[in-house]
Amino acid sequence: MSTSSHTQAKAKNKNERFVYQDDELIEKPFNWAQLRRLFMYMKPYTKQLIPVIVMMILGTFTRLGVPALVILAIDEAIQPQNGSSASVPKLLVIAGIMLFLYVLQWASNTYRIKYTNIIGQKVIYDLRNHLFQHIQKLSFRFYDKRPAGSVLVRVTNDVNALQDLFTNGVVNLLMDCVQLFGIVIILLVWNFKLGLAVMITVPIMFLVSTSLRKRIRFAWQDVRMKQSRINSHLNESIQGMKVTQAFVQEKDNMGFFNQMNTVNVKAWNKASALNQAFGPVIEITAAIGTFILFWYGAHLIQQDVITVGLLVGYANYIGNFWDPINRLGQMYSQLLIAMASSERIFEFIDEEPTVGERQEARDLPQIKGAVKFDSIVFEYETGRPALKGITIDVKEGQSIALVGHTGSGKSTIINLLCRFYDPVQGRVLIDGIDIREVTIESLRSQVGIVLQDTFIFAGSIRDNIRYGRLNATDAEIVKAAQAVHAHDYIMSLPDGYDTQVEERGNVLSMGQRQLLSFARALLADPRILILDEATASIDTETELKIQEALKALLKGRTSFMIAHRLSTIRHADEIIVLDHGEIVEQGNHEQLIGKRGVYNGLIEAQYRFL
Ligand SMILES: Nc1ncnc2c1ncn2[C@@H]1O[C@H](COP(=O)(O)OP(=O)(O)OP(=O)(O)O)[C@@H](O)[C@H]1O
Repeated sequence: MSTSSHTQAKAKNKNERFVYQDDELIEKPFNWAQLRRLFMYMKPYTKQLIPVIVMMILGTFTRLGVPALVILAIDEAIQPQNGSSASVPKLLVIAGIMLFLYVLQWASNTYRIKYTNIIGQKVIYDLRNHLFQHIQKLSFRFYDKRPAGSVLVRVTNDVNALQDLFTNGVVNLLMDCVQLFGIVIILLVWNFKLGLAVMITVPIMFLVSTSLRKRIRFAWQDVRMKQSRINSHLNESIQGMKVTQAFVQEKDNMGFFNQMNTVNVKAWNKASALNQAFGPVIEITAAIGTFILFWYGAHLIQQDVITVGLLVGYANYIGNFWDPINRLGQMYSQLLIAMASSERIFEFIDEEPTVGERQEARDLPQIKGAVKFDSIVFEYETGRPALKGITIDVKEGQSIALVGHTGSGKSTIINLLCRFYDPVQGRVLIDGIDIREVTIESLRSQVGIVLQDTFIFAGSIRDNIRYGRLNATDAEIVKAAQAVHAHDYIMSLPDGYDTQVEERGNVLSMGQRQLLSFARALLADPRILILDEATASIDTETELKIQEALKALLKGRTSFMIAHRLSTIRHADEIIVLDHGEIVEQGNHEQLIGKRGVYNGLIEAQYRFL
């Protein structure tokens, strides 16, 4: 399986369904600059890191000291080199020191592990917060290009992938390096030839383990990729479950899922088999090393070059050798994965919002409600204009209806008014002020919007209405709900205003969700109100009921209404008819009917349809 980034996973099936982008990319060459940038997140914790590093050094030295004491015990206490008999008091002293070293080692390790975990978690917390804070500022253009899932993966999986690195990876890496370095020095200094002989297997083992690790790494990446495809498919299937069931596609869907699942199991088995091969490789090399040590060591003892104690000490050191080597290999794999994740995180962090705020931006004063679209040209994609020179002059308190065929540019006009995008040419003015000159917060907080797809957050109905104005009292919430005729149905729910609703508001009907968003907008009490397709999914009876509420809602405000049901906009002060990004007609209902043009055509088409 190729690990090249963002490869398209080609589903080999007749109609190329379920082709998912492999976002799970996986490792990148080592990059110092990026690693440095990543470690900058540790900078605020430098002070806390110092004792951790001291503990790490202490732990390593106490570990290295134990085999030296073993040598001493054998050569000085059990079988003294000067020919005297074994000395129990000496042995007890050495054993006492050894015990002390073990206690020290235990204490320093406990401290180190505890605090590296704490620091690591803090770093991850900061990184995740930074990333989330940043992506909240990014403009619609950014989200247009990316499915929500891929943004989610970066905030969760990619940040999690760095967790190991920060919690113990870095400190372990340092510790292993110091330990290895210490052992090599000791082995070579005490007896150069024996030291060299026992380490002869190290490069061989390093080579074998590196190549095996690489294969294991790739195999696990393959598993992750397969699992990510299953996740994408699951996500799509669950979201589209109603369509699947309505079109009786369950069998077909199961076939695809089964195929993906089988491939995943195979990949897992392969990775797991490779993993299991790793242990024996280490054990065999360790055994060969030990064999060389005893074979050559015995030879040196016979020649009186080394003592028995030294041989045992060497055996001890060599036993401590394989673990760090093994861990360094693992650490390297971890680093490569971290490189890929951090690259993806930094790609988002480096993304600048396309709708920026000028440095000298001031707060928009209390809006009166006059709006002017001044010769607006806008395109989502270069060369494909969505608006081609739109000029609309709206007076304070006027109600404007935007109509036109699908894709004619109605929502785009609204998007520009809220500054979700900036026009390519022209200006949007509120009370004569170019909205690019004011802070985004002061603009959006004064423009209320009821979107086509009402978003319901997980929480109570009351909280969902309160989203319009966080400091609203319970009484104000009820009043707003009553005004838009949402109160009665809310009271009929099991827990009234405290009824818990889930993300996307599944327990509520479309109409109920819209009424809720009306209440939310009313509570916010904005001077400019936008209703995007607000009544599209409300049945005729409910529609009549809320016509009155709408009147109350719109009273005294400048409003922009996009409605496919033309009956709802009949009373608008001005109806603007769009076609392919241009205004083709403008006037009130009677005037436009009189023209017998596009608007009249739309009305006739709707009645014919009904
Ligand atoms: N995020 C986007 N990226 C690229 N093109 C877009 C995007 N949103 C809209 N468009 C294109 O811009 C044009 C105007 O779209 P817009 O959503 O304003 O139309 P609309 O009149 O509101 O349509 P509808 O009534 O279906 O909601 C369309 O051609 C559409 O394909």
